[in-house]
Amino acid sequence: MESSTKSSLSLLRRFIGEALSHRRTLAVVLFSIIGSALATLAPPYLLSVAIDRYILPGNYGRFWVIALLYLLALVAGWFFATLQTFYIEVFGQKVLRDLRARLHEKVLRSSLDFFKDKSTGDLVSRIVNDTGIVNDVLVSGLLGSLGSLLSLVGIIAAMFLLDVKLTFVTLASVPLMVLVAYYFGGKMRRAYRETRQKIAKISSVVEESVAGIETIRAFGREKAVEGEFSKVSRETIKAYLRVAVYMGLFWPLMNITSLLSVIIVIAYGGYLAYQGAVSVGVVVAFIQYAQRFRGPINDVIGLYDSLQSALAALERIYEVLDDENIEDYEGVHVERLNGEIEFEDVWFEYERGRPVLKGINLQIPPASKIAIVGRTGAGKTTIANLIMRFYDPTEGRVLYDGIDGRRISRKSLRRRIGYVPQEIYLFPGTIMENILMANPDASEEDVIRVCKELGVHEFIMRLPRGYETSAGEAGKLLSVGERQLISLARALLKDPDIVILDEALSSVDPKTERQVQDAMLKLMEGRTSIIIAHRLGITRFADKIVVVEDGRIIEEGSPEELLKKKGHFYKLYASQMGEA
Ligand SMILES: Nc1ncnc2c1ncn2[C@@H]1O[C@H](COP(=O)(O)OP(=O)(O)OP(=O)(O)O)[C@@H](O)[C@H]1O
Repeated sequence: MESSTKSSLSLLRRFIGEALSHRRTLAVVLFSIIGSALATLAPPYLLSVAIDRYILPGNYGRFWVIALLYLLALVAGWFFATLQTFYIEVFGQKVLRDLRARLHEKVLRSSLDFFKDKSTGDLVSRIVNDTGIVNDVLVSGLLGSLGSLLSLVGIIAAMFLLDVKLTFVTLASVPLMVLVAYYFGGKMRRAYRETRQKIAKISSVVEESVAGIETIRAFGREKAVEGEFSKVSRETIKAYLRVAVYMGLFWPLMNITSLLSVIIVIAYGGYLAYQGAVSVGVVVAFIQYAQRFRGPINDVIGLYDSLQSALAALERIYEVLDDENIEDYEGVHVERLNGEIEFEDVWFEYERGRPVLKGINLQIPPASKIAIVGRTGAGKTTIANLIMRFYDPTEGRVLYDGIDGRRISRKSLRRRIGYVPQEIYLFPGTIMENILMANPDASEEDVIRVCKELGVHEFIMRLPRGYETSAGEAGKLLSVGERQLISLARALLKDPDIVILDEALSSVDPKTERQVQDAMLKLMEGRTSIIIAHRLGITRFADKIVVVEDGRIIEEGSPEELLKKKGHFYKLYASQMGEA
């Protein structure tokens, strides 16, 4: 417990340290907070002076000075409050922007290990929601409470200066106020937090309904999903009503306790005034000060209440920021590669103690075509991942033209490799932009040339707006095969030295299949090519086939050799042909 308090404190200290980089904005915030606290102190005091010196003695000669000062205090209060609200937001948004930018950059720069145990939703929530909570509580809340504390201290100090005895009596109701703010306010805030969770739940049900619409229809799950939705809806209503109940209880109770202190002041202060121990003006000032407690007390306790959730959010944020699985871009810059690749006793594990590749030795000469085959989960994609340097070997080396991959900068290496992954991702934007992104130096003419070369041009031209069709729209229009053709065009635009084709599992119609195959062969021409072959038909174009099983190479040779040998490859081939 103690150590967790300590680590919370150090998290908070670190956060504040980082936020202090916006010193100038913070200075404006502090200035406005102090001004605002002072401005709220003045009116009750001025009122007491007005009553004692001018109103009661019936001396209105210089009354206007007090009236003017009162007005000035009100205007100053308004000015500082506005300044405070605005600059707290400015400061908060700057802190928020920094945090989000750092988190986003971190995600882009992280090695793939980083993503293993984090879902998309989890990361999005950390970058969007957790930073929001931190801003609400640790920036707006903390600074707001600082202002409240200042006001409280100021009010108490002013009261002490006016009358010590009356101050103690007035403060008698403060514990009650704290109790109400803590107990009922706490219930209200918890209920409010619950409404937010319920709203998030509603949006996730809607999201899942849209994303899984086909599956829902196919399995006739409409009623069940509807049922779940109305259940969550009911829970949301309940949560909101609970908030309404607690709000309805809390604020009037707070007002009553506040009035209680006013009554005490009137009774006791009145008695003192009657005895001539204090002036009427001072009693009036106390009445006004007594009413100013409840807001600040509620603010400070509210902050204390939400601190725990904000610290938890902060912890989740720093967990991402401190993750050390970063891709470094150090190393030798390569302009071109001959395309020779060698695996030298490569072992690899995603999770410690569970090797996925177990001593791979593989020679891939420049411009040769290698097909990697094997059962699902054998480790084929992992081999491609290592060539791309998404990961580095746990043991052993991958050499490019005889240079250890670890010594080559990832960026320059990847620039020389055309990678066609199994899952093709099209970014928001047009088809043209999606292909162009492969090569920042290429022009639109290059894209068209490449597409013509691969035989993709005709089908793109058949889309509603040709190359300008948006990818989102195209996502719905394009078949798997067509998406693959776009991905092939993307790879060719890079004019790579090495090509990796993780050929998609899904079957496409024979005509598209032939088109895809032709495009693949075109892309592979004259380039070192690694084909992860899920369908074995393509292997006949390979110079060498490598059969992988359980992380080891169990057979390799030319297609003819392996078929003649009737070994592992032959069995795989026969079983696939049998299926077909
Ligand atoms: N990111 C990862 N984290 C942990 N284990 C992984 C990860 N990716 C793959 N694996 C595991 O490594 C093994 C090899 O996976 P790999 O994707 O290389 O197989 P594959 O031969 O390409 O299979 P498929 O034909 O299904 O694509 C599998 O057991 C898989 O569960």
